[in-house]
Amino acid sequence: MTVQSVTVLGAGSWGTTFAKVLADAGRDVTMWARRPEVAAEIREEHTNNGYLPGVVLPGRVTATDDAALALDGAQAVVLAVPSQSLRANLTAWRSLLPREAILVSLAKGVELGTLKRMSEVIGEIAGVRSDDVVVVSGPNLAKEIARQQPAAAVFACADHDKAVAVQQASFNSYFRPYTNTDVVGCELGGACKNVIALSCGMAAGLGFGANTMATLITRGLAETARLGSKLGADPLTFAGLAGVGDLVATCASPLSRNRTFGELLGRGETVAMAQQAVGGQVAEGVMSCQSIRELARGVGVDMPITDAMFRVCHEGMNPARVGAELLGRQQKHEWS
Ligand SMILES: NC(=O)C1=CN([C@@H]2O[C@H](COP(=O)(O)OP(=O)(O)OC[C@H]3O[C@@H](n4cnc5c(N)ncnc54)[C@H](O)[C@@H]3O)[C@@H](O)[C@H]2O)C=CC1
Ligand SMILES: O=C(CO)COP(=O)(O)O
Repeated sequence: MTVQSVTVLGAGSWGTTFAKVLADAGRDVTMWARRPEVAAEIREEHTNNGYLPGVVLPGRVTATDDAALALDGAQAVVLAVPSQSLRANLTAWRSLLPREAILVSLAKGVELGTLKRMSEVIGEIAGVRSDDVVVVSGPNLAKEIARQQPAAAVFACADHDKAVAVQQASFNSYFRPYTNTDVVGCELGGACKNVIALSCGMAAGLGFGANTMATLITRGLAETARLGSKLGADPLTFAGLAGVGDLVATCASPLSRNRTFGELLGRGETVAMAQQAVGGQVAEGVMSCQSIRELARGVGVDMPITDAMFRVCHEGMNPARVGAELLGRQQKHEWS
């Protein structure tokens, strides 16, 4: 299975960066951008300055705002829109998807209401098996990769040949993809770390240091792994790139929108102010703290940090008070 012609649906930070990764691996890439002026800028100037200022895109990347044109002849289709808009977007694109195309998911979130992972949403709308979708996850801050800083990722799919086909299509001198078959674990790792990054940002905004960060990262990983294990993930996945790898990168980096969002809340800004400050870009954790909390409650898994982020983001609770409550919970064994 060789993939030469790829369509990327979504021209934000990660969609544009992933298009560059593919083109730098020798693939022909057509992007779909929601706004015609963004498509024209990519096509004519080879830039997308609204998302990736100063980055020049390879000549192999072109763009259109016409989804039918973008999808014509695609051997792989990369879905690069935010989690909560994936269902609506994919519903509009469903009839245009080439029959044999491999579907690839970049989004890191859990859908509100249905509590589905992104591959489950894609499976339902596109009429394919959800674990046949290739899920991309890992420590992949778009702005670093767009500058060709070395990074690795996980490409998870039950169909190993499909994962390998996309792996080969995106392997280049600065981007090293690994395959995995644990779709559930890779998706949950990616969705949960956004919520934990919010909490780390919030702690930084409150003036706390490395011990607090390390505690949130480690206990965040513990609650993620608890949920994953309950839902059938391989616990080893959380020790890998899609688990601790992504968690550390996102919780530590000022480039993370989720961490930045949390830091603003920690400094006393409102959710609306923080939303404006991340420039309209998606901080998935703000919505995913709600869906992940419901998912966990449904299967009887305790996720105290996620619960705390829900109370701050959706119930207007004061970050300092939530922090104090987290610390003051009933004492317990580390692994209970
Ligand atoms: N930016 C990053 O470093 C990384 C992002 N991701 C994930 O990739 C997914 C996409 O993220 P980004 O490209 O960074 O997001 P972004 O906010 O930078 O761009 C989103 C893109 O989707 C388009 N879009 C289409 N329909 C939309 C709608 N209804 N609402 C909002 N936007 C809509 C926007 O026009 C925009 O081009 C997210 O799930 C994110 O968690 C994963 C790894 C790295
Ligand atoms: O998923 C990411 C890094 O792997 C990007 O994180 P943010 O959405 O917080 O910027």
